[in-house]
Amino acid sequence: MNKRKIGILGGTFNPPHFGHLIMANEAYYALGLDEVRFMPNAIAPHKESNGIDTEARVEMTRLAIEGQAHFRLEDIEVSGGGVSYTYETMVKLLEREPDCEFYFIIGGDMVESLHTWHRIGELAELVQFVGIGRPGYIAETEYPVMMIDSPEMHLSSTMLRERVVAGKPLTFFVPEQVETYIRKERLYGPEPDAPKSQRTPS
Ligand SMILES: Nc1ncnc2c1ncn2[C@@H]1O[C@H](COP(=O)(O)OP(=O)(O)OP(=O)(O)O)[C@@H](O)[C@H]1O
Ligand SMILES: O=C(O)c1ccc[n+]([C@@H]2O[C@H](COP(=O)([O-])O)[C@@H](O)[C@H]2O)c1
Repeated sequence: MNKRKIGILGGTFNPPHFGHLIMANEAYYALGLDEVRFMPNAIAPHKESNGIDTEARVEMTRLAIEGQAHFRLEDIEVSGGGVSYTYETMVKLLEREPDCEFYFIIGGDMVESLHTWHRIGELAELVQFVGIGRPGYIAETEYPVMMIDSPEMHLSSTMLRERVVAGKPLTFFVPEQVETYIRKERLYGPEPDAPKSQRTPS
């Protein structure tokens, strides 16, 4: 029997943005995957937390993929808690779903960092890494990565958090429902200035 082909896009998703959705979709079509799961981590192995709680990141991820039948939320890391080492997660997923083969989707920055990942030699035997180029990274590694030909996107969660701090809109950078949630919960900073057409003359 053919195994189901499952893409996994692991991330901190603080917040999720169109770069994430585009890379997942590019991998889905290029590799003929059955689905792509967006998998928020609990504690990121190599990243400073900036105080946004896990619940908010999970909710934003859920909202970002809402209505896309080929995308799902994978909550295995957030429900387990602790530092989310991909090797440990993939061992659990393969035990739970032995009828699946997993394609772990990463950006060029992560491709370059693979040699620092926990038990990377063993992890590379468990999953097929799929790489998407990212501006500023050459995306080279000694580990097997299938690179996908996709337009590079100059977009990051860091840039979006900075835009909120600077009072700029997130329109066309994140799905509308994600921006609505960020504004409602007042994540990252203040509301943007009102558009010029809505300002009252002083
Ligand atoms: N613009 C992009 N191009 C290619 N890959 C990306 C892009 N944005 C994110 N990724 C990849 O998506 C995955 C999850 O990324 P993450 O949630 O950390 O977002 P990020 O934009 O890199 O966040 P931050 O700016 O906070 O570091 C990682 O593998 C990352 O390399
Ligand atoms: O297992 C590791 O050592 C490891 C090191 C760095 C990143 N990862 C995973 O790679 C994914 C993207 O990481 P990040 O930091 O960009 O959110 C996410 O699922 C992380 O848990 C995993």
